[in-house]
Amino acid sequence: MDSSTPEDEPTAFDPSVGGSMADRSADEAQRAAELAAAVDPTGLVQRTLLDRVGSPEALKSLDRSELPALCDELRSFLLDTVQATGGHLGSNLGVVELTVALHWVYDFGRDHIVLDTSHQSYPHKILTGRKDRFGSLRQTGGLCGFTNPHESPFDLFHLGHAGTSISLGVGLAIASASRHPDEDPNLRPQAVAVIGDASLGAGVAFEALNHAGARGERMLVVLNDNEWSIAQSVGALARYLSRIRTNRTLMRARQEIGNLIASIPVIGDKVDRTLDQVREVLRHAIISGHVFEELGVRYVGPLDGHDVLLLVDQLEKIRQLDGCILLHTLTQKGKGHPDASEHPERVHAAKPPNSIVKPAEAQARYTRESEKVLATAAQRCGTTLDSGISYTQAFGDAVLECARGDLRVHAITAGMPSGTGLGGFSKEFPTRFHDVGITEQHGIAMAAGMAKGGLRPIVAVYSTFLQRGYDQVFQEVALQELPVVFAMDRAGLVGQDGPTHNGVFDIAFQRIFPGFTLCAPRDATDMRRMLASALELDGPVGLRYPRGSCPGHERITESERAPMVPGRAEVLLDGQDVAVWAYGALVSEAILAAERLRERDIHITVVDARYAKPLDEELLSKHLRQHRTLITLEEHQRAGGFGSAVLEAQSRIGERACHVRTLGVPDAYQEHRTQREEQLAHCGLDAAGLERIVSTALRAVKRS
Ligand SMILES: Cc1ncc(C[n+]2csc(CCOP(=O)(O)OP(=O)(O)O)c2C)c(N)n1
Ligand SMILES: CC(=O)[C@@H](O)[C@H](O)COP(=O)(O)O
Ligand SMILES: [Mg+2]
Repeated sequence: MDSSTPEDEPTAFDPSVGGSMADRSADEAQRAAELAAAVDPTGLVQRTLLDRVGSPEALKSLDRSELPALCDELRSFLLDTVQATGGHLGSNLGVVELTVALHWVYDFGRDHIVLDTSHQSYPHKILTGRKDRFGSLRQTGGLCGFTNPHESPFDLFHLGHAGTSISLGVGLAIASASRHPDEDPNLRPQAVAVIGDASLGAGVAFEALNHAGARGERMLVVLNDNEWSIAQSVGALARYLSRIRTNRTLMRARQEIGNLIASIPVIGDKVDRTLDQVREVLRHAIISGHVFEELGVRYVGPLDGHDVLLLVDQLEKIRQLDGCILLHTLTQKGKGHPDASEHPERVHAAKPPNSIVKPAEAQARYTRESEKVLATAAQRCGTTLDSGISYTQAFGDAVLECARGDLRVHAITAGMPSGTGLGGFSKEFPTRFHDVGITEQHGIAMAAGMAKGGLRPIVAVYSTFLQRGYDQVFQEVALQELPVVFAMDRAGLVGQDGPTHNGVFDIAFQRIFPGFTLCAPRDATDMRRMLASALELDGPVGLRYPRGSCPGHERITESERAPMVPGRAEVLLDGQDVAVWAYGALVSEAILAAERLRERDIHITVVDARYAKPLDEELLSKHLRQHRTLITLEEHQRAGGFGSAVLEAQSRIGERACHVRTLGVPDAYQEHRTQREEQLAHCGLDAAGLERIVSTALRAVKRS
């Protein structure tokens, strides 16, 4: 039988699910409704104003004096719900007043709001009719943790990567001017971008300001400055904003003069033109230091971002102004949470308590895997399938070990020191640790410079955010054949964050560069060996591992394992019926499937492929000869991934009698689900899915 392409693969998942909220099954909708109802089962919490505000129109029907009380209710609602569901609590607690004020002054049925990254969109969701579903936030079938047009017309974009809101806003402003050429500019739909202090440091945000300032299109950029990224904001921009904040006297003077300036009409008769000149002179005398002003973006602020009435007041004035305005608001990340002052990083994202979010489906899956099956599988294959340390921690430990033995090893993160497991490294090697802020492009190009200079840089980055620096991966690193290691965390499905954060494209986009080595460890021991071996290579390396735990209690000792050599796979089980070549963390699922199949007297070969590039073509060729079916398994988009590499190799090698089936993420964006394991099961990438495919393949072989 000829090799199949990924497209004609029989699928164990439901291909209709993947992008649209409308496509959800009735079961999922039911679960979401139950979760939503679980938020306040007693119905005791009285939030009389919030209960009345089911839409932006309803908000506008409140009396202005009621807005502070509404904000209090909104904040207490967030504290109750998000601590139960998990989610970006700190960022949202900080933008309560800002969001209420924006919805009060603007009409986002007509005006356009873009929330940068959109992890701070919860108050916006609540004010736009989604309060009653809030208990389902980030759960399977429930509300998305980011803005999502499938969810509401008030969400213009599905975003999760930082820094692009101003560009999107400029585009919307251009569209508005172009589509309403004869309308009074005050009445045209207006664009508002809300961006955090750390996201403003992203290169793309500066590109947008550069353009917006020159064009002078009417739009508002709200800078929500809480001094924190996930960790503390870093860089010269953070220092600059801090100087503005701390110089309170100058701040007050600037604010008063700024108000005065804003109250002067801009264009008009002779008197107004004179005032215009006065205004410009004052502006330059008082606030000429502002980077934004120099770029042609009018700066207003800084304002207390928790004074909702002040914000409303200022926004009403700003709405009448021409040009690109930047409103600088000062807020506290996590405001209202007891940890906000001491530990803002802890409040960035609340972890859901297991009891509430463990979905029935995932629980069922875990109870199905009896301890006995796990233990015997483990014995045979040298590893147990219970949870060990996270892959992130395994990387954090491995990088420390490598750095202790080699002074040339430096670690780079783009604003994610703890998420990428570099906490220990930053403490032990502060001078060899570089948090460049949310600037992946810069971080990667800088790594290229460091490698050229004789260092061994490791860029620790979430797979999805590496995409931001793709051209630097190509030109500055790959084309120069430089030894930069990309340690790609969250490479695979990520559960609650969903499509913006699923890291399922990296094999495809790195595999095509000549000279790249691609590898994925199956467990913590191989993480250590693989990283050490990657640092020995002369070219770029992409090392990928998912959000999740390594298998616990490894039983194959290091000395018993096959050497870690690029292009060498490791055979874990020998069988005759079907060969499974698994890549990275999914090796565990292949082992578990093998064990279950063995109980049915079906014996499969399991290979830990280790390297997607170079592939072990010698072993592959042998297995293609020896098996009727060879299945590849990876936590990556099926198109272009490890399986595609195997198919391409088969077309070079020949051995076409073997039917190659590629299992990976189907050609659809995978929605958020409560657990990564649910997403794996949905895509047919768990042991049960593999077992099904093996059985189908064997039936097909028998028929042929
Ligand atoms: C391109 C990119 N890199 C990294 C991240 C991870 N990330 C998400 S939120 C965040 C911090 C954002 O800080 P800020 O913009 O100040 O917003 P805040 O959470 O403080 O409101 C980071 C680094 C991302 N979303 N996008
Ligand atoms: C908004 C954002 O990009 C991060 O906060 C992300 O949600 C972190 O997810 P992890 O929990 O996988 O670190
Ligand atoms: Mg911030």
